[in-house]
Amino acid sequence: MKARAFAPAKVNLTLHVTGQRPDGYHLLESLVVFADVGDVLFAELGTDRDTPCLRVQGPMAEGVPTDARNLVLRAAQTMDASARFTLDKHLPAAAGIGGGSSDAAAAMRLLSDLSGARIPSDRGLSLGADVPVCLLARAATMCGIGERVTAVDGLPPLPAVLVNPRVSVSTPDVFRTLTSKSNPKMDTVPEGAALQDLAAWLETQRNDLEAAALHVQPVIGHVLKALDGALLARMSGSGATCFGIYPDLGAAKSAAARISEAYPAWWVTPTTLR
Ligand SMILES: C[C@@](CO)(OP(=O)(O)O)[C@H](O)COP(=O)(O)OP(=O)(O)OC[C@H]1O[C@@H](n2ccc(N)nc2=O)[C@H](O)[C@@H]1O
Ligand SMILES: Nc1ncnc2c1ncn2[C@@H]1O[C@H](COP(=O)(O)OP(=O)(O)O)[C@@H](O)[C@H]1O
Repeated sequence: MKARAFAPAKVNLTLHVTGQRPDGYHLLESLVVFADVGDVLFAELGTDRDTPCLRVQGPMAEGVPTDARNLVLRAAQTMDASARFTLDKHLPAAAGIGGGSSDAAAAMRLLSDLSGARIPSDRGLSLGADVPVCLLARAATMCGIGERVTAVDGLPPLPAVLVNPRVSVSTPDVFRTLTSKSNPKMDTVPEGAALQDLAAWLETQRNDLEAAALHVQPVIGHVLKALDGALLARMSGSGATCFGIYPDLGAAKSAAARISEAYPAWWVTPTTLR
């Protein structure tokens, strides 16, 4: 049997770092949404004795590991399940949009559907702090180090542009560069707010990793500048991908075309975030 799952890009609309645990992991408060662009994962069940295997193809396949380091295979391993996977990679890696985590979540869903294997009780947290929210794959707040995920209702669809300058950013490097580890909490999300009001609220919140990521990869400053004119422009996760929110999809598409023309080497995509 063969099956397919979509692994959408994750976007942190806010990302507040509010403390640090004794083991070094940072306490986060984040409002997370998902794009309609992402990777596509195919799985075909082998026999129980087959070792899981993976082929990675597509426009962003270069440099993505195909061995046991890949989060798809690590997800299969934690579920003690086997399949032949093909990953169609469309999201840039190490980009702050949770590509690997979303692929791991897609693998868990597929294995559960195809073979009845149980999704681990930690919802994939041991694979990565972003995996539990990617398993939900809808608007949510994420707290703790990523283990406390609560669905958020009543957000308007957000017309947006995602821009990545094609430099990878290591998440541990950004956390290591962070100077202020105990920042104010995220305010209560205004569920039911209209687009303009939500953008105005987001402007009062933060991504506390932005300054550290800018230090690691100064080009992020150019990306944010290129998104000038958006209702809100901000970095997602530990970067380098930034998003701009626009009043409608037409405006987002025009902005994407303009940025692509000015920076042909960058990854630029209009999308709707939900
Ligand atoms: C920063 C965020 C925000 O959503 O996104 P990305 O930039 O990765 O997309 C996530 O918390 C990242 O999640 P994920 O990429 O799954 O992280 P992990 O593999 O668990 O952790 C990579 C490394 O980041 C640091 N880390 C991660 C999460 C966290 N709450 N505190 C940390 O200090 C640790 O040094 C850890 O070893
Ligand atoms: N399926 C996958 N797709 C992309 N990268 C992966 C995958 N599995 C493991 N990796 C490794 O994880 C690292 C972080 O990738 P990714 O999850 O895309 O970043 P981020 O956490 O910044 O969103 C990559 O540099 C890559 O070596």
